[in-house]
Amino acid sequence: MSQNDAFHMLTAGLRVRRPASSTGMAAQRGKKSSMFTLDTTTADTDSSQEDVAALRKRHRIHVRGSDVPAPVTSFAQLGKPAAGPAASSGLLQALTEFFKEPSPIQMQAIPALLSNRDVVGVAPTGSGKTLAFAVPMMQLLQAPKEEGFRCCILAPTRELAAQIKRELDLLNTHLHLKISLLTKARAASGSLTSSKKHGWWPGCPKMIPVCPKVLLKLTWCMRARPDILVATPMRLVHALQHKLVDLSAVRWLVVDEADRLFENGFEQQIDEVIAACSHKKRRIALFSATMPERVETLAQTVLHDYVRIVVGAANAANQDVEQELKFVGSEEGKMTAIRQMLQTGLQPPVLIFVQSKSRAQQLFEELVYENVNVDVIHADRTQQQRDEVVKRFREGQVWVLICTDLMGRGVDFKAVNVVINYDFPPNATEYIHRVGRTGRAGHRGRAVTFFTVDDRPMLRNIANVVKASGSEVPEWMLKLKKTEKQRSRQIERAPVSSNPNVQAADKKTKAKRAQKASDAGAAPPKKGKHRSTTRGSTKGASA
Ligand SMILES: Nc1ncnc2c1ncn2[C@@H]1O[C@H](COP(=O)(O)OP(=O)(O)OP(=O)(O)O)[C@@H](O)[C@H]1O
Repeated sequence: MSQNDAFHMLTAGLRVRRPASSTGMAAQRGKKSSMFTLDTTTADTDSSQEDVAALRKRHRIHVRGSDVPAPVTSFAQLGKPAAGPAASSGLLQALTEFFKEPSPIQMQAIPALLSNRDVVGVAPTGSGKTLAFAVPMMQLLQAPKEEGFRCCILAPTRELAAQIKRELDLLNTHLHLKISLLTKARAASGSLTSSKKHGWWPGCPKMIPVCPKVLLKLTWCMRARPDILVATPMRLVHALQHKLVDLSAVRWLVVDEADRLFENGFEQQIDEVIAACSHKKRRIALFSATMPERVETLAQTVLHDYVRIVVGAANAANQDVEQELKFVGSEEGKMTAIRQMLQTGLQPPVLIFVQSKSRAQQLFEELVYENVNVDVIHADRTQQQRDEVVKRFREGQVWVLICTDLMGRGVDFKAVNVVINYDFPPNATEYIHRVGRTGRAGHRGRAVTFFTVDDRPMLRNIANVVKASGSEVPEWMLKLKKTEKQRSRQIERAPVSSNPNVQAADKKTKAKRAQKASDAGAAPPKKGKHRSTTRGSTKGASA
């Protein structure tokens, strides 16, 4: 199956095809149309409600809300702003260069956002939600303006924020909007007040020293007036509290992984950001692959007359991921199972999820000892280390990446072949996001989830998700007793008890080796023991 065909399946029936030469582009230049409207000269204007309904049905698009605009079936249908064709044609040029045709979430979310509506968009992992908000945002912004941030995009982790910025940069090739990524170095209150530290300000043309005089300098830099801000809530709130950022011009606030950001300790920060986006024409868009009812109910308090879009089944795992639940007996059994998988050949890149930072570090030490080409990422690693690890994994220099749920959401490593849940996911939502790191944009993927007797209370939940997405699970798992909500919450928070099979005597040696490997960019000594994931033994490892 070609990649395009697979993406077609993933995106619920959309046929991806190359645009017919330059037809759209050339034809659109010079045409006039009203500002921020869709050019619906094809199916949409003429089509009846039934045609629109049939189109949505074909692509498994479910909508709720008043006056929901019809889906677009091609990027060429994007409108041309009255102010001039430059922005629109520039965006189209970038789109058709890189993406060809919209996925179902893009088909429906783009016109909804372009008609200035609040939107809740729920679609499977890897189905192109970033573009679903990035395209209309850039279309609406048209060209750089000296007004300050007009669009603000929030993401839960720095890695995801950086990835969104990269995707925006791709679309921005011909638009020249000013896009800023707010990072720790730029916004942490500590670095802003300490004379010892240095930092960057987004949009600032040169490095500026961050010292007590920084406010003045930042004010000067703010004159660069970027159009789009991409940030994590924590950094942004710091910057807001230090009055380094002004969000009063923000018309569009996008919250990616919205369900994550509307709970788990982020609520207050989100509230502060929303309050700071005080423009009376402010619109809000929330996107995620999962949207539990309680979160949507909470989110409704900040939404106005919103359009709700769900592609496929809500809160479901990606059907392009072949999923397996593997009984490993006990904690010790996990290490044995990993060894077996390594010996029988695991095609890299592989992502391994564990429950905590300490577990990640311990497993890293174990696998370095096993001579696996492995690295680890978690919140205790420095920003620089995290960037470096992500870069090396993307480039295929690291074949196995151990991570915590830090990497569970949104991060797009295109060719991840296998996701291993070494530790059982805390709940079905995190399971869906974790396994969604594979099987993206038309690629097939595989996910193996280890479970022990201790994981039994949560097994039924996850087994249901696996079954609903088309993979097989034994009947007995589905018949397990339902775990009470309160008990589930307790289990979610409980740490996994023992270390990943680290023998006390070996501990020191393993830690030493791991440190060495880490210092050397995670390159363990060559032993060539395993077929696929050990350094020097797999040909043509891709990433
Ligand atoms: N229309 C398209 N055609 C082909 N590829 C696309 C299209 N839209 C997006 N992609 C690619 O699909 C991949 C997944 O997109 P994206 O990261 O936006 O997924 P997502 O739905 O946000 O996933 P998650 O829920 O995991 O965050 C990216 O590599 C992106 O470049």
